Amino acid sequence: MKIFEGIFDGKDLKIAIVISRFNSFFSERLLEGALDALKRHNVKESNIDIFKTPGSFEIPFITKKLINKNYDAIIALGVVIRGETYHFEVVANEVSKGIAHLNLISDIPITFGIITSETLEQSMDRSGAKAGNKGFEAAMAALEMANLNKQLKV
Ligand SMILES: Nc1c(NC[C@H](O)[C@H](O)[C@H](O)CO)[nH]c(=O)[nH]c1=O
Ligand SMILES: CC(=O)[C@@H](O)COP(=O)(O)O
Repeated sequence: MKIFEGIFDGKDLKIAIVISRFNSFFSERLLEGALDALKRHNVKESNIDIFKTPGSFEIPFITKKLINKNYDAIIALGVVIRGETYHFEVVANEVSKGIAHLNLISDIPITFGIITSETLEQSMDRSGAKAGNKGFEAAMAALEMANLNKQLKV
């Protein structure tokens, strides 16, 4: 029996982060979490590129442009918070669908660090206050998936 698993060493990895400025009070916390995870696992600062979009809706477009640019993984970060209208569903669903679709056609993994929350408090909790940091989690998943993906390439 052989088990394939990705390790969490980022020494030789090149990583792109695509992050939305909307709700930046929270999304910047996700970025801090992601950078913390990457740096703690030996990703060189010079091997991290950060791309900022206006909102989460625009994340798939920029991500699409990056999938053939020599990155080992892409991390998508954003914060969608329910307002008064159906807009929340549209933005949350489209960014999720967009990233899921790109994952299936891409040769590198794209991880999902998008908070989709009902309230400000839920976003606060998930960007480092109480219930972890989705940016940190998405960065850890990117390290694991990038290394697992490399095993499949040999
Ligand atoms: N309401 C949120 C948005 N809305 C903006 C859209 O993502 C988009 O930028 C706009 O419709 C222009 O195309 N974005 C978030 O990331 N989070 C939200 O809660
Ligand atoms: C998810 C969003 O776009 C949100 O800010 C929209 O708020 P609203 O539905 O009140 O326009």
